[in-house]
Amino acid sequence: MTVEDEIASLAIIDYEALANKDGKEIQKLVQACKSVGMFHLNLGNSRIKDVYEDIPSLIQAGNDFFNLPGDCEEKKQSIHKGMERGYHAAKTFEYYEKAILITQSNRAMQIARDAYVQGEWTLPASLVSHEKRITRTLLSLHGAIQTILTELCAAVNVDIPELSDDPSVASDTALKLVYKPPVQEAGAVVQPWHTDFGLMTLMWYNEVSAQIPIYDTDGRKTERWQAVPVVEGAVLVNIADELEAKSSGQLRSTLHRAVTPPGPKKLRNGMVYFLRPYKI
Ligand SMILES: O=C(O)CCC(=O)C(=O)O
Ligand SMILES: [Fe+2]
Repeated sequence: MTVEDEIASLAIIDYEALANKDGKEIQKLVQACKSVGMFHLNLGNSRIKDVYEDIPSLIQAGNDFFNLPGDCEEKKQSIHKGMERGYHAAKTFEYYEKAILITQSNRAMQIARDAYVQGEWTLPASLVSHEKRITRTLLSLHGAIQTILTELCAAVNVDIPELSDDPSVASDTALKLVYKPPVQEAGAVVQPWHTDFGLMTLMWYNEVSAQIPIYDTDGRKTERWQAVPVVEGAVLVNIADELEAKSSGQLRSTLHRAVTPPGPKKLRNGMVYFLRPYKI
């Protein structure tokens, strides 16, 4: 597995400027969404900058949960059969260490936004003391994604009645905590290339953890990949399939894949907020 050396050059959109309806910033956003469909959203000094303090604590609490034994009650109770929401441990590969068979997996925990904000989602014990943080993070990320979408859709004349994503109407909107044990070399693909369903996705990574294709000068995708850099104080945002469709292809649903971070083998963590007003 080779580590891709190229680094994507993505636009950095300032959230506060966008919230203040700054025309230049809106144009920058439109340009980013029409071309690659992915950009950084700078939250530093914005009205929701606290998420940058909350997220690492939530990641830590998530890791405490993920590190519990696979068959413990807390994990068992967090499995929601037949749904992407809840706890998942996908078996990815097995290897022997000192003659003992070790099974490694991607682990993820998705909190269903609708049920959570309506007080109908039971958090695992490891996360209960973080309830306020989770609520704050959910609301902040939701507010950010709404602001982006409102400005973007107005600028490209796309009307989406379900944009507000009313939590009392069934949706697939969710907050996901991502955990991957430190067993694969840097740059290993842990989720193959795909586009996201829904309207838009917002991601937080502390290290390079995603790649997008390199595009040629005509904007066509090549077979080569480039790393999506981490920008301090910013989250990563990408357009998803429903928004591409609703915009008649004006906005690009970004092809991307998830990879292990650079350097020596290490834990892979992330947080993802999926805005998915349409239940599938
Ligand atoms: O970071 C990850 O593990 C996957 C993020 C992603 O692209 C997705 O869940 O759609
Ligand atoms: Fe994705």
